[in-house]
Amino acid sequence: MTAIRPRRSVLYMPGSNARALEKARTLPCDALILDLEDAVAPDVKEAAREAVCAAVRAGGYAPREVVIRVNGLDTPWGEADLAAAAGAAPDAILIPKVSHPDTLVSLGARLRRLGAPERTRVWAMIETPLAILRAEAIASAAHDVDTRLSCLVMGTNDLAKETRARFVPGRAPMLPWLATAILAARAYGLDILDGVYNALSDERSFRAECEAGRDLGFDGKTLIHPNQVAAANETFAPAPDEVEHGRAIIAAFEKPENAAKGAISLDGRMVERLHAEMARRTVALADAIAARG
Ligand SMILES: CC(C)(COP(=O)(O)OP(=O)(O)OC[C@H]1O[C@@H](n2cnc3c(N)ncnc32)[C@H](O)[C@@H]1OP(=O)(O)O)[C@@H](O)C(=O)NCCC(=O)NCCSC(=O)C[C@H](O)C(=O)O
Ligand SMILES: [Mg+2]
Repeated sequence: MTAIRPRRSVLYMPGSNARALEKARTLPCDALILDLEDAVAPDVKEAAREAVCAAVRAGGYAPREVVIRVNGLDTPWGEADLAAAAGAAPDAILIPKVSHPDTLVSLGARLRRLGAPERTRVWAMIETPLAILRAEAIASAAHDVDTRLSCLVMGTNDLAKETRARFVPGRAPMLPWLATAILAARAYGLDILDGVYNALSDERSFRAECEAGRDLGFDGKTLIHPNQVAAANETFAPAPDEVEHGRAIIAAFEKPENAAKGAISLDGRMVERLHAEMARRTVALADAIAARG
């Protein structure tokens, strides 16, 4: 199994907000998205680019992953953002409004030419109607190693804008799109993150949306405020009883008497080797979270 990176809580912050860039070094989130796109007004795009790249170069964010969201590559700022972000060498560069796999083709080679180290990955926002309709084709870009694609990120605000779907409790209008994107991500071995929840002070409904996202299969949730980090960390971490049960499944299949068995009975339930595989992932994720301290 490849090493698991917890991505329970992935916090956006405007690249133009110096206080947020500083505060991020102390927040208990798994990853940060330093935004140059929609959270930054046109007049301050260049200043935000400089501030974000300087902050990434200065460091101090580990163990959090650091991601720079550039402006769309077809906007007046996109190419300069990409060049500057590549030079700053974040963990990933997030491309907004990807509607076609062609946007990602050869991105790896371009990043290499721009000086980005191999470890700098590409994340893609799924936030347009065309992205949902082409989710499988976009995710399949991960098969072309030169795209460096490793994670999809739902952009539910843009999806609401483009489709006129409403945000309602339970998100019924969006569920088919969320599920489609999750299937596409999993089919090509990608991580996938749920969209943001805009009502900053509604902790109860935020937690309910985290739980629903986790149950759908998301790896974590994108966030807009530090007060959302704790609930996301809790919800997307395996529960202690899940980890304990996972360890019991692994141990049961390691017993000599079960060596030749594909299915066994454990605590009154049928357990197959696929459950042992799932359990190994759960335990590895719990261990990776514990290692963060
Ligand atoms: C929403 C906010 C504008 C609210 O800001 P503010 O009123 O300043 O909040 P607080 O006074 O409660 O802040 C308390 C302290 O926390 C710091 N803070 C606030 N937000 C962040 C943050 N995101 N990251 C880091 N630190 C943050 C404040 O500086 C205060 O610190 P201190 O001075 O020490 O007390 C604001 O939260 C905000 O800007 N949020 C992020 C907005 C954003 O990035 N939006 C773009 C992404 S959402 C999106 O569009 C996804 C996708 O594309 C889609 O289409 O769906
Ligand atoms: Mg968006």
